[in-house]
Amino acid sequence: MTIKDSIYASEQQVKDFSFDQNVVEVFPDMIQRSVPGYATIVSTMGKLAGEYAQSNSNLYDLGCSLGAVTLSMRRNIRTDNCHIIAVDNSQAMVERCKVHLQGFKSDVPVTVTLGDINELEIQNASVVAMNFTLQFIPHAQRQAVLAKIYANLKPGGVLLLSEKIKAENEQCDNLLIDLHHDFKRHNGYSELEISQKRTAIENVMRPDTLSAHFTRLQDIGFSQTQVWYQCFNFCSMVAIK
Ligand SMILES: Nc1ncnc2c1ncn2[C@@H]1O[C@H](C[S@+](CC[C@H]([NH3+])C(=O)[O-])CC(=O)[O-])[C@@H](O)[C@H]1O
Ligand SMILES: O=C(O)C(=O)Cc1ccccc1
Repeated sequence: MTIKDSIYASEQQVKDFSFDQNVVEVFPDMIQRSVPGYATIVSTMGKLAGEYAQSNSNLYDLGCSLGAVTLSMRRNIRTDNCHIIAVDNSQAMVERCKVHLQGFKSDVPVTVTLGDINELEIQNASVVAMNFTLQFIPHAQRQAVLAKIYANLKPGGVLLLSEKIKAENEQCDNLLIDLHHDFKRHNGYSELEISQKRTAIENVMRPDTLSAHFTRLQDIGFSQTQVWYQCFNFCSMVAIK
């Protein structure tokens, strides 16, 4: 049973957004009603993981929340001896993720770990998924996180990166923001909910432009970078080593 997200329904002194127990309880509903194309993105990331998973390698789901991408990758793996490592720095998320994954059977081993991506050791990776996670990592640390991923990806390995993006200029950015807010309205969020959530995330979730993403990925050394999904200011990319 999914519980409806009503976290910002009543007028409140808005605090910085955090992935606490209250968010965990409503997260499937929140993300589904807030991110255009979320279900398509998750299922396609699983398909891509199936294409790029190499035998005897690790697949990472960084910022796994309740494990949606882990489950989708696991459903699509056809190669031998793959191990999925799902990581999140929210204890509430990790605990619920473990319970959630127990509800599904598979031969592919999964380790769910509480930890900060900044400190995580990445080893022998063929696929690294970051589905709307990099945007929560402070700007100053993004280059180092992505360089660490690149360094520990096998040749031919991929980074699957989804992000909320900022448009290249203010006029276009406002256009994308308006379209996204319309999407949220259409999904039942009130003006108060939209505005209070916007305030809650503005100090903790900082989007980059698509050109900033591509420049950084190319500077790090990724040989191919490609957008495969965009709706409004939500975008999914693949970067190949
Ligand atoms: N430094 C960090 N280290 C580890 N985890 C982090 C860090 N910073 C944030 N997180 C975690 O990244 C996740 C981002 S949500 C991902 C959705 C999921 N991928 C999904 O496909 O359902 C995106 C969203 O809600 O917009 C949260 O669970 C944070 O605790
Ligand atoms: O809700 C929003 O406005 C978003 O940008 C997406 C989102 C989804 C879940 C947690 C934080 C942000």
